[in-house]
Order: sequence, then structure tokens, then C-alpha cells
Amino acid sequence: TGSSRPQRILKAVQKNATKGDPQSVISAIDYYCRHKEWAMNVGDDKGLILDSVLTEVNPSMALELGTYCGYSSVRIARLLSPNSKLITVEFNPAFAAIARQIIAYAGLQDKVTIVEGASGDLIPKMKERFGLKSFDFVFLDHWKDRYVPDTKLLEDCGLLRKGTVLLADNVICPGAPEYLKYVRNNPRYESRYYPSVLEYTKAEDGLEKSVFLG
Ligand SMILES: O=C(NC/C=C/[C@H]1OC[C@H](O)[C@@H]1O)c1cc([N+](=O)[O-])cc(O)c1O
Ligand SMILES: [Mg+2]
Repeated sequence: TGSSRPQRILKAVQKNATKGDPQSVISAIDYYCRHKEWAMNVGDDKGLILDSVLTEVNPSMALELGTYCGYSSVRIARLLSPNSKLITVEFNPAFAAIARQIIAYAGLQDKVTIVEGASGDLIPKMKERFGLKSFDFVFLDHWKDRYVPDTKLLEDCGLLRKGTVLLADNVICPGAPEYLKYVRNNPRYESRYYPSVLEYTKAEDGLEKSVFLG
């Protein structure tokens, strides 16, 4: 039984990145996944769009659904203002264990809370667990067929406020057609598509930014 892909990504970070330097962690993962072994990080092309939307929103409370190895957790947390926080939800405990180490290697452990479990179970418990009113920003990057039910759940749990920005990965590849239909034909959202490419490839993909109008 050899290592897993997430374990190899962690090794690449420990070998090539500088402890406490988030940008070097991002670059080490991008280099490894572009030249050695593809992995489902949002990546450097779509990552620039994530960075710019995040900088514009400057959220106090951010939520990520689908941590995987923590690549986008690092991208998000490195841009948060002091005292702002990211909660990231990961279903797979093995992924969460690697993500925790990668986020810590970047020195961002105080800004990021990794929660293990199913988003559908965890979302209804967030207000009480974290004493929060609502999220300012949500990055959707988990199972693509969970984007719609979890968005509805966030609405129903009062976790979105007027102006909350949802940013969804992979709306073209692998695709989230139901989600695009849901946010684009919905008077409660103002949606815009950011064209890009699937991480580390030339395949078409993009991010959908949807502002909740309350
Ligand atoms: O399935 C994807 N993401 C959802 C991940 C699902 C699994 O990893 C995290 C989650 O807990 C589950 O165990 C995905 C797939 C591709 N892809 O090209 O196949 C590209 C991407 O950017 C993706 O986010
Ligand atoms: Mg993705």
C-alpha cells in the first residue's frame, strides 16, 4: 500500500515550500499538480479569479464546501483581514487530515476551521456551533450535485444575507448544470460567469459568481 495523492501533495509542499509562506505553498502545489500529478485543486488560473472576487468581497466570515487538500483554503485565508475567519467543510477524513497539515504549514491555522462531515448535516448546525449570524462569502467546490441542495439549505438556515457572494467552481467541467439553472433564473440572485480553464489543463471550465439579494 503506497501513499495517496493527497499525501504526495503534502510531501511536495514540505519539500518545496517555505513554512509560514502561503504563496510558496500555493506555488508548490500548482507546480506538482501541473508537472507531476493532476489533482482537483481550483488551481492557478481559476485561483486568480477566486483571489480577485475574494479581495473585492473582503469577507469577515467565509465558508468553503469541499476542502480536499486545502489548496483553496490557503488561497482564501491568505487574503482574509485580521480577525476574519474561514470555515471549510470536508466529508473525507483522510483529505481533512492532509488539509490540516497543509494549512498549518502555510501558517494559517488560526484563520481556518476545518469541519469534517457531510455539508448537508453540518450547515444546519453552524449558527449554534460557531455563534455566527451569516456568511459574507461561500466557495462551492464539493460534490457538484450538492451545490443546489446546500445553497437552498444555506438560504433556509438564514446563513445568507443581502449581498452574500457565492462563488462556484466547476460549473462547466465536471459541470453543475442544475446549479447554473438555479442561480441564473432566480430573482433572489444576481449571477455572472467567469470563463477560465479546468485546473492544469486546457479544457473549458469557469466560476459562477452569484450575489444573494435577500
Ligand atoms: O469532484 C470534484 N470535486 C468534489 C470533490 C469531492 C470529494 O472530495 C471532497 C469531497 O469531500 C469529496 O470527497 C472535482 C472534480 C474535478 N474533475 O475534473 O473531475 C475538478 C474539480 O475542480 C473538482 O472540484
Ligand atoms: Mg473544483
